[in-house]
Amino acid sequence: MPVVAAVALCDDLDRPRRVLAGRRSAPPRLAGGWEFPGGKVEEGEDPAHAAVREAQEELGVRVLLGGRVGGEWPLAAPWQMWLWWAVLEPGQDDPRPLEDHDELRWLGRHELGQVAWLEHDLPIVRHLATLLHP
Ligand SMILES: Nc1nc2c([nH]c(=O)n2[C@H]2C[C@H](O)[C@@H](COP(=O)(O)OP(=O)(O)OP(=O)(O)O)O2)c(=O)[nH]1
Repeated sequence: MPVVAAVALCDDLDRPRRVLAGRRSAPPRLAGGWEFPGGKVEEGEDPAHAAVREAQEELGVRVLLGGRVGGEWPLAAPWQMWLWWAVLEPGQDDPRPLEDHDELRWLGRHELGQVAWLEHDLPIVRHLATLLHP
């Protein structure tokens, strides 16, 4: 199964209160939809490595991964998404929308519903809402 690897970048792995969402700027059919920064795992690439690489490319930051958020989340067939909790490495500047996004937002549990998530992300977002601390 082809995998999209992405990060639920948060403020604190032990007690996450906010996660970072990005608004896609491309392609046109996805533009305007909010998602977790990430992208396709390349041939032979370790998915966790792909998540870190995509965060660097898209947000300009180095991240440290925590555990997985759930299991294999179905996207448009045949894709599935693997999502990792992540935090910024110490000393990193704020993430910037360098690639694929035109806006980034930190969202708390009560703010998750304020953005228009990509359709396949909705079950993930509902799950995350139960995991974020007030
Ligand atoms: N990164 C990411 N992709 C998602 C999410 N939800 C969702 O349906 N997708 C879909 C959108 C895209 O069709 C696909 C990921 O492709 P992508 O465009 O981000 O990955 P990429 O940069 O490696 O792809 P490409 O330009 O090389 O084709 O998964 C999500 O939360 N994060």
